[in-house]
Amino acid sequence: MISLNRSSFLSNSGVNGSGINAQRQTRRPLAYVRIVASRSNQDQKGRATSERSSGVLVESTLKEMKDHTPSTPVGVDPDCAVGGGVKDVYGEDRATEDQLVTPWTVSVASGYSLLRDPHHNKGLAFSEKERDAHYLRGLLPPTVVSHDLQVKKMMHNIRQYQVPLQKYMAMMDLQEMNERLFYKLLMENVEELLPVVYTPTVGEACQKYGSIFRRPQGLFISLKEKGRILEVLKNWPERNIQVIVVTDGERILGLGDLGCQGMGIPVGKLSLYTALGGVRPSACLPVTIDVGTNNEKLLNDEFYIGLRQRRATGQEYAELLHEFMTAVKQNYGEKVLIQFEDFANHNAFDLLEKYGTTHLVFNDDIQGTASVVLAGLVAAQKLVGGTLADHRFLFLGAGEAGTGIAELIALEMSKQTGVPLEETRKNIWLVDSKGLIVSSRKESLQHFKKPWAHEHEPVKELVDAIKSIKPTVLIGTSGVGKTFTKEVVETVAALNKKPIILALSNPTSQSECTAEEAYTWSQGRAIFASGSPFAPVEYGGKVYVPGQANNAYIFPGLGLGLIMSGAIRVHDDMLLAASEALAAQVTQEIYDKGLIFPPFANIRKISAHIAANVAAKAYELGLATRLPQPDDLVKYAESCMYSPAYRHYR
Ligand SMILES: NC(=O)C1=CN([C@@H]2O[C@H](COP(=O)(O)OP(=O)(O)OC[C@H]3O[C@@H](n4cnc5c(N)ncnc54)[C@H](OP(=O)(O)O)[C@@H]3O)[C@@H](O)[C@H]2O)C=CC1
Ligand SMILES: CC(=O)C(=O)O
Ligand SMILES: [Mg+2]
Repeated sequence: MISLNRSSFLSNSGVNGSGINAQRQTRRPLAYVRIVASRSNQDQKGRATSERSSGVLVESTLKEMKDHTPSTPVGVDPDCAVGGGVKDVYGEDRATEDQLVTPWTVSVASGYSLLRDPHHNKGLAFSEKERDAHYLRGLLPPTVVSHDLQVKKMMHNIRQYQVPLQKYMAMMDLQEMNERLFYKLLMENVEELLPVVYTPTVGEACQKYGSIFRRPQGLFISLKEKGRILEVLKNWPERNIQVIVVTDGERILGLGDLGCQGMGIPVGKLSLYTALGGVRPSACLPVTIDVGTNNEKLLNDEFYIGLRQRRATGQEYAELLHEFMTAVKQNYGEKVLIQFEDFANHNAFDLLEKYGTTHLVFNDDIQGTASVVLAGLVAAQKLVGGTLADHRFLFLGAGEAGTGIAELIALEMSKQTGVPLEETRKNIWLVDSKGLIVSSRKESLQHFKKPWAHEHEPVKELVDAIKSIKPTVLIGTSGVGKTFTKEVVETVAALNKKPIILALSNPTSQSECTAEEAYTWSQGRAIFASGSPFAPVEYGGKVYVPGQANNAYIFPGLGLGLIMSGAIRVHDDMLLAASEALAAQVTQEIYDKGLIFPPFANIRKISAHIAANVAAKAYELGLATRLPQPDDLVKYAESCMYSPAYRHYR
């Protein structure tokens, strides 16, 4: 057992005595913490038990401990960097009184337990020396292989599966078996594996989550836990959490209410925080709030894993959410980032407004999506000429994504031109399930739609709205597949030499149209991107490569920028800064392919630039607490990023 036991180490060693005062004195460079080895198992709470032998040290961990300066904050993943409730990764005090009196231990098992510990397991990559030192002899076949060969083998295995859900399950199994191999695989094959761990396959995984559930990958907080959420948070094995992605499962992609089974979404989003944004895995916490589901199919499904009741609403819902938000701040401090994900719009806007002034929060569906789409539209100007202000925008879908994007476009146009926001909004039109949003509907509209109720006669059908508004940009955020019909696409294409068509709804089944439809019906003239990926399309002897307009471009870098600057609030200008950084990554070579987004293969570099821009904005706005500001924020962001390279144990 390699064990790192902060409280008992101090008392055992007799260095500082015991009790709260002694533990307060543990606020010192982590390099002083002794790591001891043991063959023993852990007790039920994961604390080291008996039979300690000395001298086993994680070499790179020790180095990281020595290098434990603000220049390596976010991605470093030494066992000790989780801080024991004493230090955060920046070496700052994060401990609450409660944490200080609660002894706990971080342990790295050896022997059979080591092979079953996903954070430290290296499988066949354990060296001969490691096998001797850590009681692994006989537990592994004799071959020692490299990390690279493991990646090659896993990719080979995953490619054998024909069914996407099988690939998803293989990836989840790998994450549970060998975390560093999972991330290396994902990072080195991001374009191939993104559709497996993220949209579209994650949608199917959520629909079947009850059947495929194997091990906890995040925290389930249900109405049963009301009054005890702080206690529940403490059950999570990691202490130094920096990002939480939370859903209540009511609007999972375009698939609707999946209740507790929405857990696949926070899990997937957070694996992208690590793979795409370099936030270390142990700092990420997926949470699903279970207040029931209105999905009759799930309520009647014997394999459903959530509360079997209809959704709590009103005060009961608000109280549970408030308890959660309060407990998070109490347990992890005010700099933990909370990303709201896939809430239904009747809660999403209110939660964002309520907690936006007290917590470090953003709503990915409203704000992350807005930032990525704005970047694509800014980049598209290189292909179509002109500026944003030259365009008329029409959305199908006026919910979180639609109105979120609309507002950020209007804001950017207002900044670019100096025209007041109320005026720039007039270039943007939205259609919801009842037709075009117009002033005569204003009284009955939800609050987030009201700014878009312009003067116009009522129009029911999208195609009629297109004929009347004459948009240059058509954006689908309806969550309903096949709504960009042949007639719709042809009508937009007839109005524009290069129509910009974005079918953002996820997963693939809900996409407003396919890439093939967009290119074919526009005779190859559309500048097209979709929320879920489509394969290249051949049309008229030419190959068209569709782009993917997904908030996955933004949230990992945005989150990294917020964390590395110690930001305490998210500001709209940070979304604009993220957008600007993403658009700047679109090179001439990418434009030459007709694309408006850079390839995901470059995402770590893109995320570093987004993070740097976001952090710079946080400093400029006085919202950053990590001082002094680093000179080169891009380099700093890169230096913060988690690497999945194996560590050496001796
Ligand atoms: N690519 C990306 O990065 C992202 C994609 N999305 C996708 O966007 C979609 C919508 O998400 P979100 O905005 O959060 O959902 P919301 O539920 O907030 O909004 C959906 C909107 O679509 C409207 N709508 C539904 N059916 C129709 C229809 N047949 N015709 C016209 N309008 C219709 C609704 O109308 P009404 O208001 O009248 O009910 C509502 O305004 C989802 O599929 C989601 O996966 C979301 C975030 C990011
Ligand atoms: C991508 C995303 O966040 C969604 O479809 O909800
Ligand atoms: Mg979402």
